[in-house]
Amino acid sequence: MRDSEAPLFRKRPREFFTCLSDQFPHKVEDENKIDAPSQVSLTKRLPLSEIPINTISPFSVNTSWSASCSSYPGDSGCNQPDVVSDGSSARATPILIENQYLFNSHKTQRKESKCSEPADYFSTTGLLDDDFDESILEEIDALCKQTSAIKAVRQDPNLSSNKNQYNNNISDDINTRTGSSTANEIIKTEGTLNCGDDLDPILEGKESLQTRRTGAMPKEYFKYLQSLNDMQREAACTDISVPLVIVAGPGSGKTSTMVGRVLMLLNEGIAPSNVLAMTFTTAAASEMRDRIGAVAGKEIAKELTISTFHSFCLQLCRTHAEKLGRTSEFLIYGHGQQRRAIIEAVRLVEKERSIQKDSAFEHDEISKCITTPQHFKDKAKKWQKLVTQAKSYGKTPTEYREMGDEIGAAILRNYNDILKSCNALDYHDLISCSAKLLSDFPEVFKECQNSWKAIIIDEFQDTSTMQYNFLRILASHRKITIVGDDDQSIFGFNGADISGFASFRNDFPNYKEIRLSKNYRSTRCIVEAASSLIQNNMKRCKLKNVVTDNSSGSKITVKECHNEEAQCAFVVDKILEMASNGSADNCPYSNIAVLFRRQVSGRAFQIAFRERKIPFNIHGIAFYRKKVIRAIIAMLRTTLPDCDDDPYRRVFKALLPFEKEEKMKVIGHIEKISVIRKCSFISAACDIFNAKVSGTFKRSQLTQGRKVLFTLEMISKLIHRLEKDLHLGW
Ligand SMILES: Nc1ncnc2c1ncn2[C@@H]1O[C@H](COP(=O)(O)OP(=O)(O)OP(=O)(O)O)[C@@H](O)[C@H]1O
Repeated sequence: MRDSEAPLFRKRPREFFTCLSDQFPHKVEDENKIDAPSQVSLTKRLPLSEIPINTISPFSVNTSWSASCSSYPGDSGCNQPDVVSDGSSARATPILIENQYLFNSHKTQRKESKCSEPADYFSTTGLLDDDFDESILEEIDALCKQTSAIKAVRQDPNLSSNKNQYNNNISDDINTRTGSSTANEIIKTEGTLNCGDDLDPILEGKESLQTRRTGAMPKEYFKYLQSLNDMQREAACTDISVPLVIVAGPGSGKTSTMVGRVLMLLNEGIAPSNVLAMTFTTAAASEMRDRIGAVAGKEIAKELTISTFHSFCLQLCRTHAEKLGRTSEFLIYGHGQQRRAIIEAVRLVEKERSIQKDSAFEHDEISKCITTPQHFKDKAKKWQKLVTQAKSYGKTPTEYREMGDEIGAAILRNYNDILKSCNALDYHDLISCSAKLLSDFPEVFKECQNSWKAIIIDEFQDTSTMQYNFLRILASHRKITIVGDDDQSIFGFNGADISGFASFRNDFPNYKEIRLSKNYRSTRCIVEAASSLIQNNMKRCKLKNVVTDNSSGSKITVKECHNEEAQCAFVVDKILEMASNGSADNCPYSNIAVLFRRQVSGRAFQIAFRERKIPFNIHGIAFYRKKVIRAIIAMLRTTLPDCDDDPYRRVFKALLPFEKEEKMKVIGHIEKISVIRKCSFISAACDIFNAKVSGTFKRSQLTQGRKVLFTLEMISKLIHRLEKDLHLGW
């Protein structure tokens, strides 16, 4: 993959709103026709971090803004700061309140070329850098020599007792060590004797396997592996050629084990740029990189590819976009754009059906309906689920037709065609198209096999069927480690399928399974309560007991409250009691976390904390869901190159000072004009409010519409000025 010259664009050409293309061109192209990419760039491939996501803003004066500004959160799924400090916080170590898992599996990460720490993003070195330092080649040579030595040792007939090491796939805590744990035993038994510089080179004249395998191991790696418990170490040290399943209970040192596994892989001679680790969140990716960096050094950690599924697949799709009938600058459709594409798909199906009807009366009735946007919106709601499900399971229109669902098949086909004609993919497409690239294009498959010599998958329980299909092909060399826990599956709503474990066991029959069941994180009370609760889940893959050596800790209190206010008051009182100087707990605010299920509850806590002067941070994405924040973000998004209709629509919705009904009427009219004129939302708005289109707007509506346009223009100019200043170094 490193050698391929697939083009990636950093920026699209500057355009003005008058030449913006249609959001949904009405001409739907032939399903089977693969479009030739509109342009082929000879520019050097750029890291994912520098690749823009969507289309140009009419107000955008300078397209380089997106590459130089900080990423912003929002519908396009950009990086979000983990913690948002509340302005009222008086202390530096506030309480955290959280209602969301920090994840970004559905959102493509926008990464900054200048502002981010390298650890923040998908290291694309392995994929993209064509030239590298000669010294790395020397390092690789050294590592290769080491690997050959290891191989020679493995072929040593004296070690034949280890031959049947993988016959018994599952080893649990009381299992005897298999041959693969040789390194494990060495590390465990030799203690501080054999590590790096301290290694005795003579060892009574016997150059044992142990010495040869660990002799070259850097001291830090050795120390790290020693710090793991037996099962963790066994997992880390299992031979790379064995597909490995690590079933890791909560707080059982899963991340620590994965870090150990990567260190062992590096020690076995696999170059960091050939290691691929997939995590579910960018936070998890950066934690893993940091932890590896702390032992192996930041430079090595930077070279590893640690990425979310979507980031990785986005990169693969962009690199080979032309094979998918897209250009490398294809758009990624988020929820809103997906919904609008479905509405359009429904409209097209209805149109086709209405043409087929011959009754004049019926035709009139249908025509009337067809002209009502609300009609399609309502209809589209029904079909949205079908499309999302079809996409998450990788189902095709043909499959729906075969199941007898003609309309579903037609809508799905139209939806796919619309995305294709708009040069777009949705988030599910990123995965399915990546799988297609691997299965249909042998050269891509080969590139990937050469690039990713060892694959580690975190949170495997949350992989969807599509993701698993992709992995299965990607890991055809069988050098794969999956880590997960079916008890912790939380992405069922998004197609996560815990049967992936069963599929893995089936598809990789010589797998080895190791269970990590010792919890280091929680008190015994919590571990036991959680275990007894989860035992009620009849769908668990295999029963397992989580144990801990930790102390019992305080008992869990279950408090039933009549309503949310009472609940909030109870929690606030409890926090004040725990944090007070005289209390037995004397617990600092920063050690207290409040988890809540619904955003509204979060709001109640925020108000109560402010009133009672309890410092707090909001952890999670709820902050970015606030209307006002979304409006501000939308405004900023309009200044980005290639901004699509969504942010403009949101800005009008936020800024027009009318009642909801009037506001929707104005926005609806702009949308209608944009459809009729086949132009973007903002072009239509400009035409309407600059009185180029005669319409039914009242004077006040025209005035307010103009004000919104003026605001957008001001923001665009401000950003442009700021950017210019930055370029000039002021
Ligand atoms: N062998 C060990 N000995 C002592 N402490 C350990 C060991 N392994 C892990 N820990 C500690 O347990 C805690 C949890 O470890 P880690 O973050 O690796 O677990 P995890 O399984 O990834 O957690 P989770 O998935 O629940 O977030 C950490 O504080 C870590 O230092």
